[in-house]
Amino acid sequence: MKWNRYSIKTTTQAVDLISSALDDIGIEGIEIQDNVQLTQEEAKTMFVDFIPELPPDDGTAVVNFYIDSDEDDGTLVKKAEQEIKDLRMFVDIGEGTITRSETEDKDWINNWKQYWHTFTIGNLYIKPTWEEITEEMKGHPVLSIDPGTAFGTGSHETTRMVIKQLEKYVKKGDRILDVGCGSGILSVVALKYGAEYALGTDLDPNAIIASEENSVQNNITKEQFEVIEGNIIDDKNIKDRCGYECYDIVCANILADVLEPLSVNIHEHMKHGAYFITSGIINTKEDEVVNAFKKNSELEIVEINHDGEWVNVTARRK
Ligand SMILES: C[S@@+](CC[C@H](N)C(=O)[O-])C[C@H]1O[C@@H](n2cnc3c(N)ncnc32)[C@H](O)[C@@H]1O
Repeated sequence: MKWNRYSIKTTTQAVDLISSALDDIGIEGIEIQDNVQLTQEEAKTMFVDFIPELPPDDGTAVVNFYIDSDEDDGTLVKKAEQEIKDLRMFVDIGEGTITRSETEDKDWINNWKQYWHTFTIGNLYIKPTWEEITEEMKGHPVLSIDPGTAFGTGSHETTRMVIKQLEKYVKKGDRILDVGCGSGILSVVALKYGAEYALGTDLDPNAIIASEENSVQNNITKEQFEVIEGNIIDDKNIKDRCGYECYDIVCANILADVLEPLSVNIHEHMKHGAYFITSGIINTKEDEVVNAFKKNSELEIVEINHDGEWVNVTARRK
């Protein structure tokens, strides 16, 4: 699908009013470019770990919106021009010009698939669902994964580090809690390594769909792998549904800012001696996470591993 991109040159002051006016005339999915720094609070709610250094904020901004080229007969752009004219009476719009450009004709949702192919971690083969099982895979555990729009092809350093820990710590018959399951890859791996049951949680509805589909792809039954949408950190109902003192392994490949609050009460769901395998920690936040884990007297850190700029911390419930 080809999209026409329209860019409105304006001021940071006018961005909210313009966005809301575009929404009112039926334009969805706008994009704002400015040099306003994210606050620490905003970064947390957006699951952003790095706050990039921006040039100084000069008060200007660009609001981009997109219209399907097949449906773009000029009506919406005319309406947008009128809205901008009207808004000038209330706020400094700046230039207020609208320029048009075309985006590439790409299947943005599926384009990445050409770069992702079967790979191995230890003796485990991880293959996209659309690739065939080959002779060399025979006799090895093989995972078929399609993450859809969720995170979790297995090729990211953070996921790979958890998979290596699962290979090491999963025992036959284990029960796994997979917090932030994404595509469900870690649960599927743990089940392949002999776990009896896995429960995944995620905030993203697409992760729930992807996990269920990947479960089917790998011949895993609904009794073996369940997924629930919600936040185990602060939702009592989700905590109750996960259950208490019943997991042999909890894995969580999530950003440091989520792992820190998670580490406060996660032991409640773990059996004594169970492992808490975490990843998704950027090296600049390693000390912060380690200190957070140390504050929980129920946990002791047993391993810290690094892959590139990413860190895995594995702890154990005493
Ligand atoms: C980096 S992805 C990991 C996906 C997969 N587990 C893997 O290792 O490849 C992190 C996932 O955590 C989810 N997430 C973030 N905060 C969460 C929370 N508080 N509870 C559950 N899931 C959360 C995100 O939606 C995302 O799917």
